[in-house]
Amino acid sequence: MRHQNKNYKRPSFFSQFLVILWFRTKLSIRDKKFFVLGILLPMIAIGSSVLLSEVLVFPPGSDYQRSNNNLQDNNIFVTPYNLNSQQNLLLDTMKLQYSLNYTYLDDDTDLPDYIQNKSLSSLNYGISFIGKNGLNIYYNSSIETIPTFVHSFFISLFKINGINLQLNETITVLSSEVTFDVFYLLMPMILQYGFVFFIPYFAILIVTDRDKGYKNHLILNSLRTSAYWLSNLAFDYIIFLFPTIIGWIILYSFKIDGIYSDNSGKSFLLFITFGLSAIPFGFVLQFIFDKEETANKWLYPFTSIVTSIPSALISVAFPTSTPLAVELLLSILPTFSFCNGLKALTYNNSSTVSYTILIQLLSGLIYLILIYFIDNLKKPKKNEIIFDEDSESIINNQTTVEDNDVLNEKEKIKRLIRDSDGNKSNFPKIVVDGIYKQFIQPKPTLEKPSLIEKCSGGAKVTKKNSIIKKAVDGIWFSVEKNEIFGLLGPNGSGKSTCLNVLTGILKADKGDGYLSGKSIDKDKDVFQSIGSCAQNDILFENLTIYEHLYLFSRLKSITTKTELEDEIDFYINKFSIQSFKNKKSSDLSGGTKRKLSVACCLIGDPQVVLLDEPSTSLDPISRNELHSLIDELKANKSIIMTTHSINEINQCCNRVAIMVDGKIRCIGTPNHLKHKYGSGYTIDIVPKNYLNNSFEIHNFMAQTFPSATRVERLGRFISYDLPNQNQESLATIFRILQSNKQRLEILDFSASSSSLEKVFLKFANLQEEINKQQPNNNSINNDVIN
Ligand SMILES: Nc1ncnc2c1ncn2[C@@H]1O[C@H](COP(=O)(O)OP(=O)(O)OP(=O)(O)O)[C@@H](O)[C@H]1O
Repeated sequence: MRHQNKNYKRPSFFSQFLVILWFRTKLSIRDKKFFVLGILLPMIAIGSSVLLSEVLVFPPGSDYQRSNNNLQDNNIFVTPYNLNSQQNLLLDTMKLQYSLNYTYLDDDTDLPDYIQNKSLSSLNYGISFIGKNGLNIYYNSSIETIPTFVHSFFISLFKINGINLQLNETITVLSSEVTFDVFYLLMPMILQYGFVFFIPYFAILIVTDRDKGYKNHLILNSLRTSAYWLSNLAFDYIIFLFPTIIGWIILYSFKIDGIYSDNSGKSFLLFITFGLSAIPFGFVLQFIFDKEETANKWLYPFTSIVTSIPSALISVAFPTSTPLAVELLLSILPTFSFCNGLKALTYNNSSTVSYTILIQLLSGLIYLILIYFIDNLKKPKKNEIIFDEDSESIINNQTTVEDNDVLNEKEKIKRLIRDSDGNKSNFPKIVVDGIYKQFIQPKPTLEKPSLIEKCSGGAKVTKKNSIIKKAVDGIWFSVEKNEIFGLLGPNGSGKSTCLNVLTGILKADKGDGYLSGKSIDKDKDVFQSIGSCAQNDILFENLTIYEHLYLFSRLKSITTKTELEDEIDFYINKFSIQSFKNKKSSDLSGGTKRKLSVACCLIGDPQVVLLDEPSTSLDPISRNELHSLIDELKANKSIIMTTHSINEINQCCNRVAIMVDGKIRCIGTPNHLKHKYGSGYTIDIVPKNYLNNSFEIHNFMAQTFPSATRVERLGRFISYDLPNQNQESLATIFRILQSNKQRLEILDFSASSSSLEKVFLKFANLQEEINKQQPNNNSINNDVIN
């Protein structure tokens, strides 16, 4: 049983925040990619670090005295033997660029001995100048690739500085007595790579929300924008914390240098603050993309390159300390600062770790502010509307005189706005005040697209090759409480555009709409008690029917647990979808998806309901279920329903407007329209013998009703349209036909007023006429360019 007369209220920010956390968790735990990128990869990185620490760090010898060593980690050892000006220049340059310290040795031969015997804990390399231009390089390494790499580095360094030195020899000094630094170079990079891919993963979720219309749909169904962003950020951060904290504990337990040290507190902070800058960073990056597909293709490599390559290069260029300016510039990249912090940890550089943590927090804050501004910039835009009759725009050159009812409705709305004096509390629930919306469409052309155009996805739309499509061309109407307003019109007449403006998906170029007295254009919390069902089902593939209804009910209304369960059951029973209750929406048929979309829209008892072709893909029984449900729920609601079905209008709507070419051509109750525009009757006559009697019947009809025209219809009966110019009543027509029934050998006959269908067809023909006058317009009607 559904609870009646509930006093629904929009849930608090916190309550909506929690619902979105619940919703994201549901979606993520069903997503394999999430496990790989969000959990597996970080764990692999942590595991590899532990493993490498065992393999790569050689235990210090007995005389290892790092702390007593008066030589700094970034020392370079130079034999002053025969130093010439070029060699001095090289040393000075390296000193300046790479902040290297030098220890001058007395003799060339001292260097290997120095390395071997002095047991320097973190000796990197030494150079000795021999002869005039010769040079030997010494490495304290046991891995071949590293000396080769440093070797190339030196050569490029000489070249950059224009120094012509001859590299004589590369000598690798193997020492089991010193700690080997490769691990400290690799560990930050490995960890960084392990944690970098959750950034694009979370960011792409936001692009998907935008691309598939999820975000808009949730906001339209009462979700606050702030709750959307904050809950997403919080969810991503909580998810990030799991592998991060577990990872840190593992590193700490294995006593990994840097993590297990005097700075372990700071190392923990470094890990957990990384997410605070990386997640908002990803959220900023995602604004570059509008399509999920493109984001999926580019965001992973892009994030990886943008964040990791600088760190890798810097690690090689400045193995122990990076110049401040470079560091500050690149620290805006979260993975760079994270990597930098890790490096500082391994070198026991406490102050750098502290300042990296601070940078992570600050950059996170900067990214949050950027998200706020970019999100506002990304909102749909107003275009300058074009009224210029001589322009390239498609002009509706039908000189139609506006219908009286349409004019009256327009005047009513104008008066309402004028008299409201800013107070809109007594407005009808839905008011449409002169909305215009135009689109720029490419002009149809027979020319084949050039290769460049093919590659770039089409010709650039310029003033010359474009036309203006007036999708909605100034409409006024209102919908009262308890009213179902049908918006009828042929394809492309502007119904969906009108609803898209009312739901904030599009911004009106001119005019405004009011929902429960709040302006769509100006009021931020306009979508407070709205239920919206778009033309295409907006459903989350990995959520079940039950979860969808739970989500939308919790977003729109405050209910107790029992009320919530009752309400979900109510919709599930009404639409006879009990057996699919726990099925994911991706596994549902088209009709069931549609039912779910409508149920999500109606649940939570919204005051304003916008239904865009709700009965599409429903079978006749389901349609009837839908119509009776709408009828049952309409109390206290104002509903707009767009449809192509005349039946639907007849069964559900109190009032109807027919749109043609962006304008409302007639408005009123279905009966009023039938009466006003359905000028005449339809007469169907079934002769006893079609071949023998039809000639005589036709003669009779031509004499009795000269204005009647015969219409071709399928079946063995003769049909006539009879315009109502002579004001004959239906009763008169019946009487005449009845009195001649026997003589004309008529088996049966019927006469009825023209239906709403005829009224609709009349207007649909008008749209066709207009389309014919707009060359090739039909073919581009649905080619959306933005
Ligand atoms: N984003 C867009 N860009 C360009 N043209 C558009 C865009 N959206 C709609 N149009 C054009 O505006 C006109 C009205 O479209 P709209 O979808 O509102 O019509 P409709 O009455 O809802 O049609 P249907 O019954 O087929 O859904 C059409 O000519 C359509 O091609």
